[in-house]
Amino acid sequence: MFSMSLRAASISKIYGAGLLGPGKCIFREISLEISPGKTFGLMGPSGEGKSTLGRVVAGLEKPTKGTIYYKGSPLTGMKKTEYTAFRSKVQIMFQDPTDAFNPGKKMGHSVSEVLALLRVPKVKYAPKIEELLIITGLPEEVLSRYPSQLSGGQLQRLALGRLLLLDPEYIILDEPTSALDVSVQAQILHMLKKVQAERKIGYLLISHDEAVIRFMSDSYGELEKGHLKIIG
Ligand SMILES: Nc1ncnc2c1ncn2[C@@H]1O[C@H](COP(=O)(O)OP(=O)(O)OP(=O)(O)O)[C@@H](O)[C@H]1O
Repeated sequence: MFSMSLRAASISKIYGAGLLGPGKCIFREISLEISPGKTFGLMGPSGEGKSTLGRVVAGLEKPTKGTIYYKGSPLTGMKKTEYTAFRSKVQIMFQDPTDAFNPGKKMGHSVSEVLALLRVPKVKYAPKIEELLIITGLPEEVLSRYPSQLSGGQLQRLALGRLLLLDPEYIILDEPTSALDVSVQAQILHMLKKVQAERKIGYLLISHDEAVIRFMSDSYGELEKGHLKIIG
């Protein structure tokens, strides 16, 4: 059957294996599946390898063993064009939104940059930007500000809005609200849920906060001592 999911099959990650020794095993034989419109929550203590697992699922790092499948095709066997499509459809959103933007450029520039990258004709910039402002619930004036002139919550909204211009099918959310105040955290989580319901995006949500994981996830597990224990 044709699969639409993003799936990790028995993946392991070992850093530094070679002539000098067996290396450091971060996680072993992990399998998980993210389906369109659903959230898989990944929790676990600091340093257990959650971000590493997220990067491997997103194709930014190769697993030492095992395979990532995107819509049924293994990443390793993909042609260059297929892999390029995978890389644009599977995105990562990071914890600190200040890292997502060039501090020396106004937000409007950072948004237009993505549109240029996507080869959107200039006449279509205005409707795309308007759509982004509606999704993020931000006023147009934010576009004429520098990142340092916006709050963490506004920046994270814009980071998500800009990422949505790429029309992703899956987003790895790596502690997306950990750097924010509790009240702002809730706003971002609700925005993520709304966007998911509208666009059927699959999320891999990484968080050390069980309440966040429970609120957001359809199923979830904990990474501990290199193994994934499915909890709910
Ligand atoms: N490129 C690398 N080379 C060697 N070790 C690495 C590399 N990247 C990460 N690690 C190690 O892998 C382990 C897991 O790191 P990772 O950032 O994935 O954990 P985490 O669970 O996301 O932690 P946190 O919640 O603190 O962000 C850490 O011990 C880290 O030092």
